[in-house]
Amino acid sequence: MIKVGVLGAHGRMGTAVCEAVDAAEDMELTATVGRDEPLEKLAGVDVVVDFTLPDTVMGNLAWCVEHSIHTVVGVSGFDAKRLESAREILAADPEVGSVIAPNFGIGAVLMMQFAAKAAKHFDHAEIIESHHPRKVDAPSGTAVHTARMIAAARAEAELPDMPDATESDPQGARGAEIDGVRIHAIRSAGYVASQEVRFGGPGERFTIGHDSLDRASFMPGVLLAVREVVKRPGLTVGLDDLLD
Ligand SMILES: NC(=O)C1=CN([C@@H]2O[C@H](COP(=O)(O)OP(=O)(O)OC[C@H]3O[C@@H](n4cnc5c(N)ncnc54)[C@H](OP(=O)(O)O)[C@@H]3O)[C@@H](O)[C@H]2O)C=CC1
Ligand SMILES: O=C(O)C1=N[C@H](C(=O)O)C[C@H](O)C1
Repeated sequence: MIKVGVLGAHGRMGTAVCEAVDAAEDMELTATVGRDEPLEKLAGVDVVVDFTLPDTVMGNLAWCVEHSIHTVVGVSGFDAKRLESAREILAADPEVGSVIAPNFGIGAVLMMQFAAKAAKHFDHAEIIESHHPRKVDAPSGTAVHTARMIAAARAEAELPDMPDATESDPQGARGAEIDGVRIHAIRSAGYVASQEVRFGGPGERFTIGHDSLDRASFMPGVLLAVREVVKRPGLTVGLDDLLD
């Protein structure tokens, strides 16, 4: 049995993770921690699943590594700098593992992989992400990760910058730009998490899309990461290696 602790246990994702861990035959939900509760409640667990918020996640990770506890982290906002800090924190105990994934939905992981595969074949690629209106960060971690994957694929294929004649955009209508890839964020009732990647080339459009309609969509990925992280010391970013 893998002893699991959940951080952010009373949030939208934390609640779903507690139910999924409880239902898994090879896991035991040993500790749940909400805001203002002591991390010491997690002492003795094998794996901590963290679905708190970006301002607390690095402190949580440091505490877990200090106590030789593996982590599965779903909190968004892990840019390159944060990932480097996470690597430094993990270096303190080479036997401890952490899986940090921008999206635990299996379909979302595939959507990102397919987008990276398509990227080198089209002149243009733009991302539209849509989320529930209680999401606190924009653009989503998934969209940022996808933009980076697309940019890396374009660079490898030696594609030039995307043609765009825009000269004036005082209101930011062309969206955020990550590594040269535009992201447009929608916040609306009716969504959990959706993303479309739209590609354009001479005479054609190509769209790849994924919709999480319920937080249940993230649970198989979270449980997979809990099972795998105990065998993978150091930092694993994304679910790609675990699915392979
Ligand atoms: N990787 C993935 O697949 C997914 C990632 N996410 C990400 O996960 C994060 C959480 O999302 P979501 O569940 O929707 O957000 P919620 O706001 O519903 O949940 C966050 C929870 O963490 C609690 N919390 C805040 N600080 C602490 C702390 N120091 N210790 C313990 N608990 C704390 C909050 O308490 P309080 O309510 O009192 O503030 C809240 O209950 C976000 O960053 C989101 O982007 C979401 C879905 C999927
Ligand atoms: O806040 C959310 O809900 C989600 N956050 C993650 C992100 O920022 O990409 C994953 C998913 O999109 C849901």
